[in-house]
Amino acid sequence: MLAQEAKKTPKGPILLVSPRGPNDSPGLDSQSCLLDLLVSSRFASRFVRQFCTAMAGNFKVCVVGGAGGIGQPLSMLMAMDPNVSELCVYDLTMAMVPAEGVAADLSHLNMKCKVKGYAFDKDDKAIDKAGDCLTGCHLVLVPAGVPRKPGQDRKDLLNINAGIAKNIVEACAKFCPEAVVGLIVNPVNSVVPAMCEMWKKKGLNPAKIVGITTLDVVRADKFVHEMTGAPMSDVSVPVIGGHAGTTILPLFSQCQVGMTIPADKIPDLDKKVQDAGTVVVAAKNGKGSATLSMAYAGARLGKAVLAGLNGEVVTECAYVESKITDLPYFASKVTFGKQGVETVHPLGDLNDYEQGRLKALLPVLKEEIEAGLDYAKENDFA
Ligand SMILES: NC(=O)c1ccc[n+]([C@@H]2O[C@H](COP(=O)([O-])OP(=O)(O)OC[C@H]3O[C@@H](n4cnc5c(N)ncnc54)[C@H](O)[C@@H]3O)[C@@H](O)[C@H]2O)c1
Ligand SMILES: O=C(O)C[C@H](O)C(=O)O
Repeated sequence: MLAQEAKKTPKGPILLVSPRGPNDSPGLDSQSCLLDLLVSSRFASRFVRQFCTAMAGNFKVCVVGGAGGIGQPLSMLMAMDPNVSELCVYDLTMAMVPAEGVAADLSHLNMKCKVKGYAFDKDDKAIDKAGDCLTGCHLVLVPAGVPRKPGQDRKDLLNINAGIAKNIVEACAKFCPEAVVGLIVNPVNSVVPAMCEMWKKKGLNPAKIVGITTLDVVRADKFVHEMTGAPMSDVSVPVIGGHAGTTILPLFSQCQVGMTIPADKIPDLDKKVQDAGTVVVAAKNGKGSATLSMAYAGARLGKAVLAGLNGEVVTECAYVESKITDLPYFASKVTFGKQGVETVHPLGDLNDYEQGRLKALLPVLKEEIEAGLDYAKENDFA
């Protein structure tokens, strides 16, 4: 059983649920009780705003690839987080929209956050140019990279996207080594091990490197809600493993609503979550992959990291360095805290179907991790 879990409310912000009592019975902690109470009482709304502002952090966030399909809406959602006081939109000069333009646009939101854009030439090395942008960052979100086209696997993107990720993460290692680096760029299964191993070779803390798999959780929750009609706020499906095909393993048995779904319907539902990215790629017909839902999911993860840095205890699934299986990288529930990844939680109980799926996915994920480890053997950060 987890020590703590975060709960999304229909009102948006992440509230803290638990710590669970000695009998593992769920209960609200006093801060979340207070917030829930305040939010639900109309007369107190002004006080809530003041209370929340007083409690908010002042973090600097950079979105790299911030003028791209994911990057623009992700930048907007991060600019709206009360914990963000400074947002850098970082992209290439050849981006569809200049990063400075995205920043100018976002700078008019009536939020406390200051927004600045930075554009670099394709051949620039971020480590030479991005000091002003990255220095002082607490969180760097990386949706920079090429999306796949119909017929491609995520792993077909490794050659090009590992080079893009390396350019950025090596600059983070130099200018903001204390920042949490959230990697959205595909193939997550290989890029995260590659970047994390090179990060460790520089003597840096692997708890800062986070592979963002939140979109799988968002999709699993949505599909369970659609199938059962249960309120969205009651649905929370952990998704473990990795972020490609069969390595995506939703644990419907660990969700109060998911566990009511008849066993004969689970394989199709499982496959629907695994294939959801490919469905979007096909529907966009060569013009990219999921962007808006990814921005939504990436912001959920980014906000969870910032809440953790701000002293709250927040749990989300993420793909990180891990010891909970025989593989060195794995997605599971992760608690974020002041240093980034604070606790990587064990898998909990899996039913027979999930155990069979886990056994089958391990060799597939192992091969994709090894591709990342090989990259890190052949490359170093400057
Ligand atoms: N983790 C996930 O769940 C998930 C979900 C969706 C997409 N993705 C991945 O996210 C990545 C981005 O997707 P997108 O649809 O936003 O693509 P996009 O092409 O719309 O945007 C990518 C942006 O990155 C920028 N960029 C490229 N190289 C850069 C560099 N060296 N430095 C700074 N910026 C750089 C581009 O100029 C562009 O603006 C893809 O690799 C995609 O596969 C991951
Ligand atoms: O499917 C893709 O290539 C993009 C992303 O990984 C997704 O799951 O939507």
